[in-house]
Amino acid sequence: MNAPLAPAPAEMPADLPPTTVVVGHPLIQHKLTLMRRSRTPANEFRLLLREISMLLAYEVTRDMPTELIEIETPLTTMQAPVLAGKKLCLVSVLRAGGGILEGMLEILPAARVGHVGLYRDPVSLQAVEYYLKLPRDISERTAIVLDPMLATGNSAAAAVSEVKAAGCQSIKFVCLIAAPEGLRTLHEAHPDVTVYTAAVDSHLNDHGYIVPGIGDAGDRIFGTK
Ligand SMILES: O=P(O)(O)OC[C@H]1O[C@H](OP(=O)(O)OP(=O)(O)O)[C@H](O)[C@@H]1O
Ligand SMILES: O=c1cc[nH]c(=O)[nH]1
Ligand SMILES: [Mg+2]
Repeated sequence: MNAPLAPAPAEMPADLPPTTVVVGHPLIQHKLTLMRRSRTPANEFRLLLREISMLLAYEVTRDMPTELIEIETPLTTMQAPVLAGKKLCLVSVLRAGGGILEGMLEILPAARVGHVGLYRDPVSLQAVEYYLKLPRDISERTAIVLDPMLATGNSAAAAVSEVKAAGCQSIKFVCLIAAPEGLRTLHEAHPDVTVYTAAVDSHLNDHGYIVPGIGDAGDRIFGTK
């Protein structure tokens, strides 16, 4: 019998939407623990996020189709696999999505990139959009929407809605930490979107922050607090 990649944290809620993929790889879990520490400085935080993003890229692309082409090695010809099917578009939710985008682009250098600028109103916790730029051919691509934090889920749902409004029908969402509330909200709004996350934390506090979480992802990446 195969052992699980990493033990599930004891407090992981059992009733997660079926579209949730928790990437429990020990390397990711170790690096995430370093990121959570409040004394980890911005430069280390950014580097760890970049490294985890590369590992998440591996998981989110696991089902990408391949086809065989004929190539010549120095010894002979052979049928060898290459990526086939829809090309990718990475969609970064500003600001903090940029931290994941960097690592993903290392693994997926040919991907197109879109940006959705959103901030969360601190009182209503609703997402407020201030920027949108998506590739023209996004309807022909699989979009991977990137944001480290899925808290209430309002920002993720709004970003996915914009990608859908641009005609894209194949969408995945990648984050670092999700709250159960956010997973449920995103699933209700967009049941067709699979969420890849390194962790599902306990709950949201009264200000909509994920507990135990990592704090404000944008501020920790850019050192703005
Ligand atoms: O699930 P939600 O409740 O919508 O919260 C998550 C959002 O909050 C953070 O962004 P923030 O609004 O802090 O903007 P920033 O990236 O510019 O700091 C985070 O990067 C998400 O976009
Ligand atoms: O915990 C949280 C919630 C929303 N946004 C963040 O950056 N962190
Ligand atoms: Mg922020």
